[in-house]
Amino acid sequence: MVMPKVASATSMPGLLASSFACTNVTGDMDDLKARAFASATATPVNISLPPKDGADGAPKASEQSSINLKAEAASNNSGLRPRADASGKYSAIIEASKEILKQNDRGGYTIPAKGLYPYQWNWDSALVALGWASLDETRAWEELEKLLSAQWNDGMVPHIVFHQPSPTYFPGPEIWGSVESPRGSTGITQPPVAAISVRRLFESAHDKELALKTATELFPKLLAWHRWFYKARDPEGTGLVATLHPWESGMDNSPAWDEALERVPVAKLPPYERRDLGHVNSAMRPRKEEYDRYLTLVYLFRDADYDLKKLYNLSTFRVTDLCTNSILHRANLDLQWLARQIGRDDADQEIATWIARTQVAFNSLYDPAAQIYKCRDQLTGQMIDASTSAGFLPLFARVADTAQAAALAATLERWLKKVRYGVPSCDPTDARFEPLRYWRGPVWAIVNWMITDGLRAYGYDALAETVELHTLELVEQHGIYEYFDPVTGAGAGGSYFSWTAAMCLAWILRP
Ligand SMILES: O=C(O)[C@@H](CO)O[C@H]1O[C@H](CO)[C@@H](O)[C@H](O)[C@@H]1O
Repeated sequence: MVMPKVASATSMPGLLASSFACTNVTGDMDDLKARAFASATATPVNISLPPKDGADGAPKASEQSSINLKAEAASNNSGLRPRADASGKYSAIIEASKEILKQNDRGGYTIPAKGLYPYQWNWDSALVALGWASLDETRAWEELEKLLSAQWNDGMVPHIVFHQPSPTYFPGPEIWGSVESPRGSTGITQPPVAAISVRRLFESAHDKELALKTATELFPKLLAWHRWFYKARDPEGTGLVATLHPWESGMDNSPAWDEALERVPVAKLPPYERRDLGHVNSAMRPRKEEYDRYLTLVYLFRDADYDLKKLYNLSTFRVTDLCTNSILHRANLDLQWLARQIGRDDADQEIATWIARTQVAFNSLYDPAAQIYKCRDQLTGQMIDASTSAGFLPLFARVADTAQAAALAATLERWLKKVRYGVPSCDPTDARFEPLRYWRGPVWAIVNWMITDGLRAYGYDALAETVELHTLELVEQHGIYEYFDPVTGAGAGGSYFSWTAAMCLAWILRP
């Protein structure tokens, strides 16, 4: 096996180098502390329901609508066919997942997790809608309507919508200083999952009238958002859009961003206090050096009034992200499908042009030697030397040809032999792999859901089944966490996590 080039402490100067380069192989102090923390906090074998009373901004038990979970698990009002639950094998997961969505419901939108993430996040909401579909179709549509109601005039749909104030998250509305959305929002976006969810809800809808009405209303907003991507992030018409902030990628501290982020010169920042570290062990979160740069970019964009042309030209971080581009391409396929269902033939041709261009452009991101797709740094023009779980997402996008798909399946099989649970977010043989640190190693249910969808589309059903069963086992054994250690299975990050719950429902109750 060819070892990828590693960002070692000696190849990166100064303090930053030592903080970006990790030493999971020997196990540094951070890593050991995090493992001890994870095993102390992991929920033991029986999956638990979230506590109903909550500090943390959670609604009081008395404010919750009365819930008869057993009855709901039995009468599935969306009509989705229970997949493997005839034996009741997954009834505890179903029950807990539904309860999590209800407890994280803030009225038309779902927060990802109490305390840690108290607002509406973009791709979280789009994926969570798929979970809501198994409880309440109307509520599933509302999730998407609420997200798209925050759309900016230029078409962008922001990465966070600040519906109500919260002291538990930083940086909040006062730092972003954007007034475009009625309730305030960030000034960047996230991977555009929404059109994919609209198609799925539309296809599985029982209430066809509601589905047609809502999809027809949402369609122009989705089209405007996709147009924004090409105007704002691909002004040269390459077929691949740029990502200007690691938060836009959704895979915030991916090793793929290390070198590009290291080149962002840190501004003189006002003093700040990270609230995430009050909720989660610091060894499971991005490092300070990364946060300083995240904030530097936020202030840079704010000072440019979030003007889309200025941002593209002045951002000191600009990459071609596989996750965003795979999701955008898949979303275009689904948007085109929707255009045909609702009689928007006028949009069909425009979307077809995007699809054709991207289909070809994706080949420039395939690394035949590594047998995986890679991101590109747009400021250096170089392919980024990091194999991450995003490298499998071209399967979800359907842009891989059959030989590329076979190579990806083989790569995935090699990765699975190195860890107990797949899919790790970074190649487990890479020295940058850290099994508990957020997007640098842990398993994420949402990524697994997209990878399994892609594997099945290319006929790798058995491999898809393995990844799906790994995820359900993780949840069953450890709880519905934000992410999981691929080596030990320990749950990490936030607990009672909405999109993990939603993916379980989407898998177990899939139509
Ligand atoms: O760490 C954070 O504060 C936020 C910033 O957007 O990102 C994480 O959390 C968000 C909420 O779950 C996700 O959408 C992102 O992909 C990421 O996992």
